[in-house]
Amino acid sequence: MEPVVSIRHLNHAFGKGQLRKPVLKDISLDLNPGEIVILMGPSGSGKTTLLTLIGALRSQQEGSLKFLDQELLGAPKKKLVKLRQQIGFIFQSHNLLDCLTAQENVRMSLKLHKHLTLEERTRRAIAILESVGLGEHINYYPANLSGGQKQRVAIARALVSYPKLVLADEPTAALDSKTGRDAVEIMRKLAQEEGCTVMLVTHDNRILDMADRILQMEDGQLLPSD
Ligand SMILES: Nc1ncnc2c1ncn2[C@@H]1O[C@H](COP(=O)(O)OP(=O)(O)OP(=O)(O)O)[C@@H](O)[C@H]1O
Repeated sequence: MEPVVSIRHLNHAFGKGQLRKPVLKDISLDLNPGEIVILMGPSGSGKTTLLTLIGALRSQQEGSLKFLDQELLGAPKKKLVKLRQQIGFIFQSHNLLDCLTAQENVRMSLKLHKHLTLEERTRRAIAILESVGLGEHINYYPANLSGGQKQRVAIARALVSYPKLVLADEPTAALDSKTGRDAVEIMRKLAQEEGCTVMLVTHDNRILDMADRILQMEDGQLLPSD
């Protein structure tokens, strides 16, 4: 099977001239369909930078990065926007809109899918909120949900459009142990059902056993995995 993400000799640096600081050094990596990959490593080792490059959220400088067999390096903005729409993002702070209910927050991420009617978008938003255990809370505003519930809304929002790839940066950092594991379990279940690949950056040792593969990053390099 073709990898969902294929990276070869990726380098990235911040700053210019004497202040130039290499942050990613010669990264090569494949992410396969349906796998859950955890990326770990010390603070400042480059994990978030790698995640944002894979998500086409920052421009790539050197090396090859393919998403669904399409090269991101030098790709026009329009193409990057299109590719980005096929990726679900989950961040530490859930980034829900406070003025929208759970259902509206989830439904909003389907707005780009112009072929879906409002009824269809609503039906899918409700179905996925039910599958993350929030069927009773679809009309709640974020202010009236717990941290774990908000993160589950964020997971539902990332997965409702059936993305091929979900990128999550510290999704359990603000959650207690059980709620954090529950959130990852939901991600894993939905990912398996939809055959989507999940890459998760975390410092959270409590969820390591839930990954198919663990990658270690140190000083901008991926350590060889055993
Ligand atoms: N926009 C930026 N401009 C300059 N330097 C940056 C920028 N973003 C990140 N860096 C630097 O790049 C390095 C890697 O940062 P990155 O956020 O990728 O690390 P990380 O492994 O995700 O860290 P953490 O676990 O603390 O989130 C750090 O030294 C950071 O200071």
